[in-house]
Amino acid sequence: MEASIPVIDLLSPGSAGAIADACGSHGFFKAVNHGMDVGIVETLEAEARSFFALPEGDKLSSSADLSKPLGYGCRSIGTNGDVGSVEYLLVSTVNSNSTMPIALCNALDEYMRIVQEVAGRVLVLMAEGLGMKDTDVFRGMVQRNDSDELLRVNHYPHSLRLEAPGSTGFGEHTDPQLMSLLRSNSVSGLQIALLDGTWLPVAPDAESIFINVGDVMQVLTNGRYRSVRHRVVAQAGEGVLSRLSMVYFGGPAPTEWIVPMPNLLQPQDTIFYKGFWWGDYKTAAGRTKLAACRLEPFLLHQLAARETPQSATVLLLNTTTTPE
Ligand SMILES: O=C(O)CCC(=O)C(=O)O
Ligand SMILES: [Fe+2]
Repeated sequence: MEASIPVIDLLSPGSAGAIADACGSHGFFKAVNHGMDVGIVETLEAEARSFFALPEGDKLSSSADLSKPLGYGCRSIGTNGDVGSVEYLLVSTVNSNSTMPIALCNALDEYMRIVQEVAGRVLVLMAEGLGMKDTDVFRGMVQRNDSDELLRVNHYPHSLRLEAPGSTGFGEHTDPQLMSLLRSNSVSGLQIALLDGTWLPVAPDAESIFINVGDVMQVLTNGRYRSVRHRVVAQAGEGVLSRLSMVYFGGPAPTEWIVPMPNLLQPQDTIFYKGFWWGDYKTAAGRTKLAACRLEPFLLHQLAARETPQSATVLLLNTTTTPE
């Protein structure tokens, strides 16, 4: 396999096919010509930086009205002992009623608005690339009134460095939703796992966005799109600017039944996953370690590697922790 990140021009005529290829081979790609407003992105970056510069107590108290797991967090990722040299702010769609600084709330809401638009376009292209008649099916799932869309701003300051260079910024994991859209500043650290298990560093590019396939998309497509394992390795050096990333997670409504989509299956196809409600999956995911292979309990067939789709092969290779 190509040991480089696929780059896709969202405005090119062949973008749907290229996206389908990238989602099958890497579960990840870089998108250019995405059309996101640079001013809105930079405003959120500046507001987030000011927020993260506040004393710890202020950060905690100004997001205390956002009930857990939303709000500000530091070092701990989830509730199961995972730690990283990261602090973050996790919010859902409308933040204007929060006690967070008003300029930050506005910046988050504005960013959410533009990121939803481009995520919607990418989800349509993901469906088109699979040859689906209803190209709105994935976008429809994440853009219902009760859908589970989240925004997470991650900051990796030197002051939180846990150990020497090479230490964990954000431990390896897959994102549970359909897809994630990531924008970072120009500081490196993100890595993705290839099918053979090797880690490929992703060169940062503040002008582009990066798309991750998540667990739900892997199930809906019966493994044709693979949920990519990724992590952030902390950077060395005091003089270096700290990494700041903003990640949009496109999740469905809690009541959405997630199962391989019948119109993507041929009669002779093996069905690899049994179904689950998104709400249950999300709750279960919250109870596992970050690196857990959360889809494993839903795998129907553990076939020989040769017969296994790429996604399931990776799943089996990467099963390091048993979900609770
Ligand atoms: O900060 C990054 O680059 C990645 C963060 C991430 O994977 C996440 O928030 O799920
Ligand atoms: Fe992630």
